[in-house]
Amino acid sequence: MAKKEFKAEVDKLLKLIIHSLYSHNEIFLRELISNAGDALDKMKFLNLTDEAFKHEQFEGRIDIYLNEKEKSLIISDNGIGMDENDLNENLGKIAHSGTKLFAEKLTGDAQKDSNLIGQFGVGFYSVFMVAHNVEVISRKAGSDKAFKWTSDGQSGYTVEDAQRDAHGTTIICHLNDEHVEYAQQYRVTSLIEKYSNFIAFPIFLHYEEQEYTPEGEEPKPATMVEKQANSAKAIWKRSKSELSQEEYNDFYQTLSGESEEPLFHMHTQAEGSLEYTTLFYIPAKAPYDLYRADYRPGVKLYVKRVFITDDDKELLPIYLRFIRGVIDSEDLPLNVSREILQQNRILTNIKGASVKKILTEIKKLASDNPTKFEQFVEHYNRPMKEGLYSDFVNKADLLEIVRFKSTNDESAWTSLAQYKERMNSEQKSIYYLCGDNAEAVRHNPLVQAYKKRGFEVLLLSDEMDQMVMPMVQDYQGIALKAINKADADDGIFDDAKDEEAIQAVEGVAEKLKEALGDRVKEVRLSARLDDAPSAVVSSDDDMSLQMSRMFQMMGQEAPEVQPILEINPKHALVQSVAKSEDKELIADYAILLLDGAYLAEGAPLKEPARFSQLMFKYIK
Ligand SMILES: Nc1ncnc2c1ncn2[C@@H]1O[C@H](COP(=O)(O)OP(=O)(O)OP(=O)(O)O)[C@@H](O)[C@H]1O
Repeated sequence: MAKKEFKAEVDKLLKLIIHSLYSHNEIFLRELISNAGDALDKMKFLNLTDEAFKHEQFEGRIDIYLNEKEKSLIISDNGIGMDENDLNENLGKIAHSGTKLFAEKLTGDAQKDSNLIGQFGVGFYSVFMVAHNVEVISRKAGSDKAFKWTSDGQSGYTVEDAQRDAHGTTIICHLNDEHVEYAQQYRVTSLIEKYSNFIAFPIFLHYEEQEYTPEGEEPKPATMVEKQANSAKAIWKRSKSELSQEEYNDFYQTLSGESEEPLFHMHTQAEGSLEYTTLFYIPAKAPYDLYRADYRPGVKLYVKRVFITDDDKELLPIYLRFIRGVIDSEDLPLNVSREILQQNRILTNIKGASVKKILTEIKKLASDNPTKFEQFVEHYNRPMKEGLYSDFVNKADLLEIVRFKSTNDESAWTSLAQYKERMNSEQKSIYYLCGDNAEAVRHNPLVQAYKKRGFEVLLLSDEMDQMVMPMVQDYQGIALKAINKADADDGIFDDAKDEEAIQAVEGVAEKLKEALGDRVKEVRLSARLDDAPSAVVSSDDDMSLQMSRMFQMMGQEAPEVQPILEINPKHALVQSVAKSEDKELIADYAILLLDGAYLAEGAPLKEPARFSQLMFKYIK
């Protein structure tokens, strides 16, 4: 029998798992039971939907046999099983992601890191933390052949023919001397309670029990006992009133593999025209893969308690991809094909109602529990903004949930409702400015000018804001305006118009436009620049300057936006240009005014050397 090498990465991964999670090695049992549960889910599905398997009276179960003397733990399921090819594919190489990413995510805290192995689909290998040899005997449903996979977790593995009476998988773990505790009944029972209580199939423990014999009497022979160790009930089907917070949290941990408690849960049992149950959780922290294209979806779909899929990214809208939980429908057909799920009207309705429910509950959290809501904002404000971009149906709710930094209190978050409360009576619009970084936005001359006049400005420095904010347009009928767009003046600065100063610089705009040529669309006098000599803004129908830069940075085609240069007639630099007929001086000052305005925004300059040369020339 030829011995096969593990695929290169498995070898490294095994070492990593064994070393990094060693102090938390008990999780191996959670992983093995969860795999058995998955295999039973698949079998149950076949049994209910596939003609070839319908004849079987299927009762899914997991059996765990403990033998302290032999130092062994055997876990057996009557699930879908594996054939020779499956054994090679599934246990010979890594299922989903690579070792490198896994290694990068390790924090050094075994408890926390143990969450990772489930997320990375490498759970099976954790068995080698406690066993020096593992045999997997499996027979795939529909086949009459069984195979045995054997490995010491170090030097590769073998696969050979074997015997098994029916479909399913048996995993024999030969425990290391220091891990005999995993062959002890009380230890294994408490682990099942901790990690696997909500597996929807019964788990039976088999162990030897020695009856107590009073002193002096002949000890009775030990007997084998079989005992169910879990509740095996779909928790979401139980009534809300009979469930404790602890049970909800425990189920979350089983479902997500997280050891931390969730931020909160939402349990809905809908009856009437559409019958379904949903149990959703918001994790306390954003999942590590929230911003990865290959993120793992967190919601499982069941039909009448039969597991259908956990790999459908569209059970909820993509922006809610951090939600963990279960959707169980009474109305969907069991054999609903995974491909047509998306077009299914029943599922579309459940999805629509679920989104509404989730957003309503998040809004409620804001008023009922500000501390938790703040935690929510820290982790999920960004996905909520994605929602503003993609989910128009729920725009009103999302606008109540997203939070912003603002000039009112730069260290706190504000809602649009709070902003609206603070608006003064003459204020016509809600003002905001997007920029490349928080510092630059805060110090932008336009922001300073609005702030000085008592108008609050939302300060937005997330790349995404540039895309999202123009889509918002209004909040409860009040327009949202970017202050670096030409129309955001709103007449606020009319009283600052100094006719005398304007007359004194007559012709200056034309002179500067001539000097700058195509670099600007227009040069115009502005009353909204207090101390700054100039600012760049874009016209209302143009893409914002930052957005155009962002597209260029992402290597995408974006029209070169010509800015409007606003200049301050009361500023000495502008007045000097007005007075001068010296072409060279006008050309130099024009560049200083334009590039200086870009710099104040935190934007990169096209010719930084030229700017710095001019700056030193005039300082001198
Ligand atoms: N008891 C079992 N019955 C049938 N197949 C199994 C069993 N245990 C493991 N497998 C197969 O081996 C694969 C690898 O298991 P492993 O625990 O390493 O990762 P995973 O289950 O895919 O991911 P995760 O641990 O996150 O659920 C599984 O996906 C499954 O196909």
